[in-house]
Amino acid sequence: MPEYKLIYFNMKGRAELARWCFAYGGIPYIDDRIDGNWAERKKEMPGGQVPVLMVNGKPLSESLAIARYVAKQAGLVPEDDLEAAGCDAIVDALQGIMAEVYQKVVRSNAEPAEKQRLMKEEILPNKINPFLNRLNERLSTREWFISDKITWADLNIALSFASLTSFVLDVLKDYPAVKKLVEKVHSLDSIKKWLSTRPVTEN
Ligand SMILES: N[C@@H](CCC(=O)N[C@@H](CS)C(=O)NCC(=O)O)C(=O)O
Repeated sequence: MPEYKLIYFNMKGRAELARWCFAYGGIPYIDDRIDGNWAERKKEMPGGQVPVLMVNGKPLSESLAIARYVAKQAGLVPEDDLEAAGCDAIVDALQGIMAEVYQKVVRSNAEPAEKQRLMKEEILPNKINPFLNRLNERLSTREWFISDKITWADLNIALSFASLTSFVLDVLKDYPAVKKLVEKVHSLDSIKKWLSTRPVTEN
C-alpha cells in the first residue's frame, strides 16, 4: 500500500471528505495538520495551497481530486463510468452550495442577524431546499444515492448536511429520505470511529 500523508490546516474544511474516505476504507495515512508555520509550509505546496495529498512523496492537489482518488482506493467509486460521473455531479453540486454558505455566511463579516436573514430568506429557499427536494425524491426509492452500493457521494451528502445542521438546526426536517441516509452513514462503524477520535475543531 502506498504511504499517504494528507496535509491541511487543523480544520475539517476541504480535507474532511478525504479523511472520511480514508476512515471508511480503513486506510492508514498521516493526518498532517499545519500548525503555525504556514508561510514556510506554503512554499512546499504546489500552487501554494492545501489540501495536498502526498502519495509515496508525490503531491496531489485539489480537494475533490484528492477525495475522488482516496474514494477509489477505498472502493467508494462505482466501476460504471456513468454512475461514477453521477457521483462527481452531486459532489460538485454540494461543493457549490457549501462554498456559497461559507462565503456568504460563515466567513462573512456581516452581523449575525444579517447572516441569519441571508440563510433563511435567500440561500435556503433558493439553493438548499430545491436541491434537498430533488435529492429526497431520488433517495425515497433507493438505498444509496447512485445504486444499491454506498459511494463517496453518500459520504459527502452526510458530511455536508451534518455540517449545515450546525447553522440551520432543522435543515432536514422536511426531507426524511435525506435524513435517513445521513443517519445511515453516521452509523457506519468506520465513520463512528472517526467522528469519535478526530481532533475537535470548530470548522
Ligand atoms: N480549489 C482548491 C482550493 C484550495 C484552497 O482554497 N485552500 C485554502 C484552504 S481551504 C488555502 O490553502 N488557503 C491558504 C492560502 O491560500 O494561502 C481545492 O479545492 O483544494
